[in-house]
Amino acid sequence: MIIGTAGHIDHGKTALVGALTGVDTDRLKEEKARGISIDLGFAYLPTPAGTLGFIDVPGHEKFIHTMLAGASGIDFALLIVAADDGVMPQTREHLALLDLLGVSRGLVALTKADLADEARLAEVTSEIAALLAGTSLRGAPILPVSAHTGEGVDALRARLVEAAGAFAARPGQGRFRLAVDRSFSLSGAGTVVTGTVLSGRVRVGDPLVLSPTGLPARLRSIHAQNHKAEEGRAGDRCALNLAGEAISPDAIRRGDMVLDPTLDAPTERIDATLTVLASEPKPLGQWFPVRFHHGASEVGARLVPLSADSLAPGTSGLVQVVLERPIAAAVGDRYVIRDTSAQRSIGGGRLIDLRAPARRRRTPERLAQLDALAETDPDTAVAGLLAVEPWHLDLTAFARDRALGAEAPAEIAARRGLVAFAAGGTLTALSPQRWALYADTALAELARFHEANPDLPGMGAEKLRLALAPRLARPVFGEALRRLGAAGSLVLEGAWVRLPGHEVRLTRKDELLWELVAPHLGRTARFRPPRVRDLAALTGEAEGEVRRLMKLLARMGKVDEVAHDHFFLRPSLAETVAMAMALAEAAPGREFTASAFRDRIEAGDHAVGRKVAIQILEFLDRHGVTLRRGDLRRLNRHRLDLFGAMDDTGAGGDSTAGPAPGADTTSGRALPPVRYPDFKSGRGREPVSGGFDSHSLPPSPAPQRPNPPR
Ligand SMILES: Nc1nc2c(ncn2[C@@H]2O[C@H](COP(=O)(O)OP(=O)(O)OP(=O)(O)O)[C@@H](O)[C@H]2O)c(=O)[nH]1
Repeated sequence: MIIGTAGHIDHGKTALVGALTGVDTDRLKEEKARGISIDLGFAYLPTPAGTLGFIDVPGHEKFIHTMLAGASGIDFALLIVAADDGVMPQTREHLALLDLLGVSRGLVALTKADLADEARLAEVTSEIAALLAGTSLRGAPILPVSAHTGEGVDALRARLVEAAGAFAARPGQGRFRLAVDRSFSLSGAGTVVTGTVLSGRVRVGDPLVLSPTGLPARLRSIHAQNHKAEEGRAGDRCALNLAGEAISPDAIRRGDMVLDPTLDAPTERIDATLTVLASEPKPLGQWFPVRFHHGASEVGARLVPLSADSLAPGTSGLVQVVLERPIAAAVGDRYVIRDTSAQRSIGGGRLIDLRAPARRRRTPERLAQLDALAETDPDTAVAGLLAVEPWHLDLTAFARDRALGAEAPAEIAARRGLVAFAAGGTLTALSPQRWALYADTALAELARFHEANPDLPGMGAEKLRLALAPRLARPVFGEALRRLGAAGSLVLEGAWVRLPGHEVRLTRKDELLWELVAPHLGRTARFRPPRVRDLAALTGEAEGEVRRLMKLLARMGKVDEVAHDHFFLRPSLAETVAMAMALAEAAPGREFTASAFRDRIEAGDHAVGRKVAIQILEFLDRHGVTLRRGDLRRLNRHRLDLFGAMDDTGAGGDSTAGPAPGADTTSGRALPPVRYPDFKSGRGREPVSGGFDSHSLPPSPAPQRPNPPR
């Protein structure tokens, strides 16, 4: 248990710690010369209930910041009031600060009891009891002691040991944090920092980070409660011997934190609860300047009252704290604010959101979030946050900002039965109700899209993401789609999404146009079909319309754009592949020339011509069906089923990316990037142009394999 003194200057704090422990905590020459404490003093007292650690703070009004640095790491307050003086200004101020810091365990030592008679002792005792009444230390015992005569010291020590026995150590779970109150160099050891372990535990050899500076460090050795130790845990006062390239006493200052490296996420904009002391002369308005004390650090800041335009003395509310420089903090940490000239304490409270927004910080939605964030129990806070906008939560960041254990995100999700997605290094959660609504909306959105665009194979995943609320981050949305895909609710094709029942069909108008065009592509013209311009002339339709229709049919897998504006019916193309296979089968090295290919086609009485024959071959080359070496080509046996069994999983691609470069966009909408397995690397690659549609292919026209697979 860490005990911190508090009280007015010269009331006998240092003398009492000396009487209790035998240690003179005024180490500095100046402290000795002036007879006052300037810096924090430390003493340890081994007892049957464990070692008691004492932090002796200065009482002088000029050193309140030092008092705060000491008091932020204590479990138990020893408020000291001299019986002769009674309650004095820093008695009140220190007590108010202990109250703001949430220190609720403690007792009062009525010191210099040798200088007061019974009546005086009784008078001061009732004065103190009245003062305690409105604070977190209400009802604390008040014990008369004298450091000079030793009166009451044993009784006081016994009360402290008793309190330590009843004290439940801070929970050891959570990630490691230590607030640095001193850093110095020790000959033979190097850099040593001391402070109270706020959460978690640390072992020799552990990697650590100094925050907010971000300096990495390794832990060489530990002293806990003044003894060499292998481990330091929450509630211990530790001296850590740190090693690291950039680590030196000068690189670390009072107020820095030593952290588990995963916790290093400094912040300079924090939303917090704030209680304004009744002693404050005026309400706190917008952008009110203050000194912000947190842990052992002190930094300039501005306040933005959130729950109202200003906060009156003696009231509580929510504020945004905008800091002059980033600090390392955790949700739930206490803080105190003082005026800019360090004359008076103004108030204090609890940090509730370390990632506070600069804009829209006072909207009703934000205030609802803040209500949930103000909950101290993590599970309750998560449940509250998921019930308000934006309806989803990054549990990983949530747990980090509360210094919860690394397993906390998954555990919270499991305990609350949340729907959670691991993506982009974080676990994002929604309530089951919200997820059900989200999924329903996504499917309804797809149905609407298919209805409006029957000729499109699916909706762009990104477009769907943007149409839905909450707007999930891309990687999270990708996972959400995969989950819906796995459940069979929808089908994912690369960056495209459709309902399982959806089949591309032409609009009525296009069907009529196709009825006019189709006859010109088949039968004897099938290996040398008219180009778009000729089709337009033949049918009397506008060239642009015909081109649009042909591109659309290409996406549906009914035709293939073998060369620019030159579309073949899919079965015709399949026939040419069959011919090529027959040629290869007959050829000695299974290789054939372009002219042999042309002759093979023309043998069927189709005047195709060398140019078109080569265009067909080049088209097949591009899709990896044929492999060219000089004048010769052979067939790629891995690609012969291209017409029937293409990779439609989008493997190797980011399913939420936009349409692939080179994808056809003539229709004004992006095209599905059909991915063909790359026969060299086995990874997907983009088609060179137009090409096949992956899900609306007719049954495979691919001919027999020329060779049995090896
Ligand atoms: N008579 C009497 N004098 C005491 C007692 N305790 C402390 N003093 C005297 O009071 C003076 C101040 O004592 P400190 O212990 O330095 O007071 P402090 O509260 O630590 O002072 P700061 O840390 O500077 O705020 C010293 O001269 C002590 O000798 C006591 O029990 N009886």
